Amino acid sequence: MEFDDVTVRAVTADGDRTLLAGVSAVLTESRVALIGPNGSGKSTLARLVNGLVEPAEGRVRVDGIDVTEHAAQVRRRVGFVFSDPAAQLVMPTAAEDVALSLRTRHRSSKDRRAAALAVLESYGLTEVADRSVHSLSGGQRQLLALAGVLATDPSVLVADEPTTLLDLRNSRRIGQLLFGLPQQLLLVTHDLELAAQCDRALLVEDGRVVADGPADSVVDHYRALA
Ligand SMILES: Nc1ncnc2c1ncn2[C@@H]1O[C@H](COP(=O)(O)OP(=O)(O)OP(=O)(O)O)[C@@H](O)[C@H]1O
Repeated sequence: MEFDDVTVRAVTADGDRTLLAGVSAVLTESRVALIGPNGSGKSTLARLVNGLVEPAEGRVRVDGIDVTEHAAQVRRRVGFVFSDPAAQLVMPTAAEDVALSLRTRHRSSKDRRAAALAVLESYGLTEVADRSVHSLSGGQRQLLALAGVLATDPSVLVADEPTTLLDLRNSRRIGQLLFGLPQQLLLVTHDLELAAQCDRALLVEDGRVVADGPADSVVDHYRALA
């Protein structure tokens, strides 16, 4: 992932507002955390990676591919999970939701269902396959959202506060799962313990990256500021 002098602006009732100003970073580490105060621009930075937010200036690349010029190509490579899985669980049942993610890989609905059930089994979700997504617990829903995204085999996973709504046990479980993945992980989090386990962290404040380096030292720096 590469951010090259990226500025993001939004039009508001009070005029243009700069959400990110001149952010540059080449992220090659396997686990990268984005930390910083509420409203500092972490989600905006994360959302640039799959084109949910577009730069006003500068360039964003994933695997060397420009996100603005080749949006569809980049989106296929980037999986995205949010703190509230309800935002991405769109089908009535767990199995149907995963099957939807697999629609381009398996043409027949029978094959899709079989593949979806295999995915659910690998995440320990077999029991809930035919249950309404609304009846699942928060932890199960987040696991399902993650399973659906990972079923598409992205090369990069962007997770925006994926553990915020979870209890300690589920938050640890999702954390362990994220850290065990082969994909490069860009993790937006207020959980500084989780952030400190990353290889690198960027501290975002007021739309700028104000510290960047080994995660444990950036986290210590941020803690010292509080
Ligand atoms: N489309 C938009 N239009 C106007 N302002 C926006 C827009 N998107 C984000 N913002 C503002 O930009 C700032 C940065 O938002 P962002 O969601 O990136 O912060 P964050 O660091 O992820 O915050 P949090 O930790 O609270 O989730 C906030 O003040 C937010 O209100």
